[in-house]
Amino acid sequence: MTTQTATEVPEIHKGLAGVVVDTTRISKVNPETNSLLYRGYPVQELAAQCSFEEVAYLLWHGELPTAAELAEFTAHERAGRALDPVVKSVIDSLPLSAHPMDVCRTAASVIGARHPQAEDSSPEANLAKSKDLFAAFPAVVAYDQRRRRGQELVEPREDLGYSANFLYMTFGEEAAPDVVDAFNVSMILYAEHSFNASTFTARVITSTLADLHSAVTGAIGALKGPLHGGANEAVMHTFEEIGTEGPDITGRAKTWLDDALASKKKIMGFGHRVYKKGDSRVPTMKAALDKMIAHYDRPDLAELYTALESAMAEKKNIKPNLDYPAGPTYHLMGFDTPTFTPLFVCARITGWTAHIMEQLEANSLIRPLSEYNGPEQRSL
Ligand SMILES: CC(=O)SCCNC(=O)CCNC(=O)[C@H](O)C(C)(C)COP(=O)(O)OP(=O)(O)OC[C@H]1O[C@@H](n2cnc3c(N)ncnc32)[C@H](O)[C@@H]1OP(=O)(O)O
Ligand SMILES: O=C([O-])CC(=O)C(=O)O
Repeated sequence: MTTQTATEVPEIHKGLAGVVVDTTRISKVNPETNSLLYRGYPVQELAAQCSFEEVAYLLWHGELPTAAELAEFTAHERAGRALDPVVKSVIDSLPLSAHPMDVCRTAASVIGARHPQAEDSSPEANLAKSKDLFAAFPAVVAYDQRRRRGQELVEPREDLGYSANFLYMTFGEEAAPDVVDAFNVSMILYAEHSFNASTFTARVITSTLADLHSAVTGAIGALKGPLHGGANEAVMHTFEEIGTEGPDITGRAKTWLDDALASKKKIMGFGHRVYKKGDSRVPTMKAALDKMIAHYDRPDLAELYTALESAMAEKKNIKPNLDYPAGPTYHLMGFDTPTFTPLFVCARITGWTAHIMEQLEANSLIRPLSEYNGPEQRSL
């Protein structure tokens, strides 16, 4: 250990950029090869071949489930889907002006306080809490969108898989199979991404030995911001500002971008702290978006997507991140724009809780140092 003299200023790692703070076995983000592995499996392969339920199981257990394990897990998930009446009444008490992410944050906290093992942080209790949250959260998000539209709660259907049931509870009718597939792909791609800001938040909270729901509640707060999960919602606002009606979508996208860059705005859905040559998940999500564009016959949206992406490449050489194709995909499916980040919550509950359990396996309080640069000691 080196000792620091009074005049030496330590190297500051603003935003912890480039700092490796711990190890993880859950996922590997490799910007060099532009790849993402969940427990060793390429995310593209998981998205093509697995259900979100299987991927959730993989993230928690480290291995994909056998048929019997999957049957047991999905039976548990299907049995835990109904909205707890107490959670429903808390949601109903919140104003419609509250952002849906505030509703998620509140719901996670209430669900935690009501969990029968609330104060038990054993590995078994935390796994049970993770699976319960995974099962319960779609009803929170689906019901919140419905109540904003003046619609009644739709009870879950036990004969449908996670994604099909999520869409059913939101829209009150069964979604077409290709819409269910695209939604499933989005959940898998959003599930996990190493030490991103919300996961790190969950690990910081866990490191104090606070309970799992406290960590998830904090993570939801971190995800809300537009520099992180809130960007999928912000992308849609950009699309709405540019608009897809009328001629010369490409020209309007360029003009919009020039104005936004001239006023030093960050363009939502572009750039990434780790990937500098493009986000490994974008091609898979873009393929899902293309299927939705074909399904809903919206070539205008495809034109706008490409126009802004090309203009951004030309002006800044910055590539889209996952939020860029995910936003318009959710829009086409019929979700209201403020519901997009709550969908990310439902997916990321898996990654957050896997990290919470990993943190506890070899815990050390997370408490970095700061370099004081305020006034020198003085007297009153
Ligand atoms: C699922 C996710 O959470 S993915 C991230 C979602 N967030 C967004 O889409 C928000 C928009 N993007 C951004 O704000 C940033 O790219 C971040 C926050 C994601 C990453 O930021 P950082 O790693 O800190 O990138 P950094 O700030 O070093 O960027 C380097 C340069 O590119 C510019 N830049 C990066 N992203 C953008 C952007 N989206 N729009 C405009 N300029 C950008 C920066 O202004 C900076 O320029 P400068 O060197 O002239 O100052
Ligand atoms: O890794 C990050 O910083 C943000 C991100 O893409 C994610 O959380 O999915």
